[in-house]
Amino acid sequence: MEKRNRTQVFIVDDDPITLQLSRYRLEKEQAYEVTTFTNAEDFLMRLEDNPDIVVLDYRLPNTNGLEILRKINAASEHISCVVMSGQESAEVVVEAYKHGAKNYIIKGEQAFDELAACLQQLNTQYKLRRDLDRLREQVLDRERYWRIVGESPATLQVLRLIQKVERTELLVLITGESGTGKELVARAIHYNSPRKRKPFVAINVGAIPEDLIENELFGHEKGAFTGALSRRIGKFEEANGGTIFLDEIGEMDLAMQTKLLRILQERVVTRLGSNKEIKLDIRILAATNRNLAELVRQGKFREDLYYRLQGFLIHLPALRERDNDVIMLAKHFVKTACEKAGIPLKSFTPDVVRQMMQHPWPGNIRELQSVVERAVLLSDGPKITEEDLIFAPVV
Ligand SMILES: Nc1ncnc2c1ncn2[C@@H]1O[C@H](COP(=O)(O)OP(=O)(O)OP(=O)(O)O)[C@@H](O)[C@H]1O
Repeated sequence: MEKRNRTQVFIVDDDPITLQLSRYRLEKEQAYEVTTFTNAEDFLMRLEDNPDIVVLDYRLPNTNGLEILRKINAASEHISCVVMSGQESAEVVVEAYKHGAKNYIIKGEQAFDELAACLQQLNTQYKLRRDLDRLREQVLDRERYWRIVGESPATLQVLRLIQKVERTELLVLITGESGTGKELVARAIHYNSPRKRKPFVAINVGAIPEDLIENELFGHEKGAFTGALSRRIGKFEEANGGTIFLDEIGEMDLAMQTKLLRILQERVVTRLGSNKEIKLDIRILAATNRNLAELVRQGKFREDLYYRLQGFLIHLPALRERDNDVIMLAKHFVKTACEKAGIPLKSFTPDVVRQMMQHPWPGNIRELQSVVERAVLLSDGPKITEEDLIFAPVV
């Protein structure tokens, strides 16, 4: 059995024989990882290792069981304590239970078997709790991602990845063809993260001319260049405390990639015309529809930046790989288009549904959205028919 699967048990007793016998009895079960301590000081130093169970002698030099129970409770509510002692006064037993002891075992011939039975019971509870935690992690809280429409296995897998990474500070690289919802996913990560009340700043680095990009990202001081009439903060500073989303990162030129790498490593930014470094507390998300590995091979993308961006990958499947999501999304876009136009809800004829399922959707969800919006406008009656469905010629 692997160590991490075993229940961690700490035993504290000033009597080495009791420690040895307890350890011997418990290790027979192979379910426990046992650590022993002969004094309270050494034990308390290791309390932050978060054992699952502590077996405690009531009478210890310089302290007593109640004192230690208090300290354990203050450190964590998840540690179970079992008191094992020769002390038999009813008052002491009651006090121990009041301080959260799960059991009180009186030292004697039967004590080690009693201890084993008691721990077995606690261990079953732990296993159940661990299984429950694991299940909770796997269950998808679908409501939190209500903007992302779709129920196909491919979409649910993406949502599971978002759920795994949203609370971390990891750099996430979102890949996928154009129009697959990369920005939507970046927003879902930010708005479900602890940074949700801070800014989300999206910037399409591929759409900004090379000579303007530094100014756009880093900002400038007054007089930094001709025409810099006042100070302007850049996107990185604007996103400080929150999240920056660097879209089309594969389009960034090499000089800018070097600067970005420095920001990723040092978390500081300098405005143009200034030598003062500004500290950044920022989460970085990036996206691309290009094959970055191929760009590295062609010498167009820095290899070190490429590896830096591999922190956590989320690949968005093309719409044609999302089964029935096509129709779900189409209905969603019909509904929003009709609401926007203030007209009664329209629906598709069966032929339209068939055609939509057969179309390869090279422009993905963006293409579907515009085809549906146009069809809503073109259709005269309550039904959207084949004549209303106009696909853009495939490029
Ligand atoms: N699963 C989805 N549910 C609802 N709307 C979606 C979904 N995926 C994408 N969209 C919508 O489709 C459009 C395109 O999405 P988005 O801009 O996020 O794609 P992208 O992959 O970032 O595109 P590009 O590669 O061109 O930057 C947006 O209007 C977005 O709201």
